[in-house]
Amino acid sequence: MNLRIAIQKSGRLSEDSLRLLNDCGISVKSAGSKLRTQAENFPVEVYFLRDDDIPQYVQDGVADIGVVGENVLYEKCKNVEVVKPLGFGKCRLALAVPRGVEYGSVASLEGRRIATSYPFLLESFLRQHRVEAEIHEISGSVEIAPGIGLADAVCDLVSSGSTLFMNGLQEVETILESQAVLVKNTELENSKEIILRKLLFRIDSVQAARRNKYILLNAPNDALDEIFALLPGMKSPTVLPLAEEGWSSVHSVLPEEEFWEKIEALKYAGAQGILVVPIEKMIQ
Ligand SMILES: Nc1ncnc2c1ncn2[C@@H]1O[C@H](COP(=O)(O)OP(=O)(O)OP(=O)(O)O)[C@@H](O)[C@H]1O
Ligand SMILES: O=P(O)(O)OC[C@H]1O[C@H](OP(=O)(O)OP(=O)(O)O)[C@H](O)[C@@H]1O
Ligand SMILES: [Mg+2]
Repeated sequence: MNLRIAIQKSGRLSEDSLRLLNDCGISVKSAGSKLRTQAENFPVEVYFLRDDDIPQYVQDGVADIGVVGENVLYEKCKNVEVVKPLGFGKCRLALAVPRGVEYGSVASLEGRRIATSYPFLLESFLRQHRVEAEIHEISGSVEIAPGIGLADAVCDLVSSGSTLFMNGLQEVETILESQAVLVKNTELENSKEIILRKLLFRIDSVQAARRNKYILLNAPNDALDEIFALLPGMKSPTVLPLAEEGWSSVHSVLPEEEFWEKIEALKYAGAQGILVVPIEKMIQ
């Protein structure tokens, strides 16, 4: 029995989806022209698909689980269960107008033409703001639309903002913040639930490892209390005596987001020779 997982064949989510599976110890090679592949060492079969089709396939049970952006998931309105945010493919669905156009509020879009690949999400947003506009659905290169006279505004995905900038547009409203999520069919059979639980356990340990760093440092013994307070670690720090009298080596785990702030405080407390090492897996 295999768990069938759908991931994007080639695009913004492909590399991170494959890396996640590989970091979970599931050996899968990238798609190539083979659109279905069996993992070598885990009961998973991977389907490589267009991202737009993934919600439908998971809803219908053609695939059991899938990796897809929230933007596509909520646009398609399919009945699937979101299991877990995956922390990659981060972007936002935003409205943009040509630079130089004065924009007061959503109301200024009344009666305007808006180009988008996300007609459902755009319409819901406009309805919520009681604005009526003409929605032009196009499937890609949306940012070109105002420049060629096809629309007055666009509603598309933004991450760095460079595509908007290069096309003379300015972002004016955020409609949805999005990232890749793991979704599942709502009626998975028991044997597949068991495989999914194993996969989720691995994903949790990979995500925890990515969020944390292993830190080693040397410190004079009279600074240890202050250093322990800064580095509580998973249970408590490991302390080993150095060959030099009055000094210890302290090992601990530090969340990535606290890293720079804590490093400064550790140095101030007397820590020296600080090493920071990536963690491969972390089980709490
Ligand atoms: N600039 C970006 N930065 C980060 N994530 C993005 C960005 N653009 C898109 N994404 C996320 O990646 C997903 C896939 O984007 P991509 O551009 O590869 O889609 P696509 O062209 O529709 O691909 P497909 O051929 O599979 O239909 C998007 O639905 C979104 O969730
Ligand atoms: O804000 P930015 O960092 O510039 O990213 C935004 C662009 O990225 C996505 O397109 P992508 O490059 O994936 O091409 P596609 O639309 O052809 O899939 C999206 O549709 C935007 O055009
Ligand atoms: Mg697509």
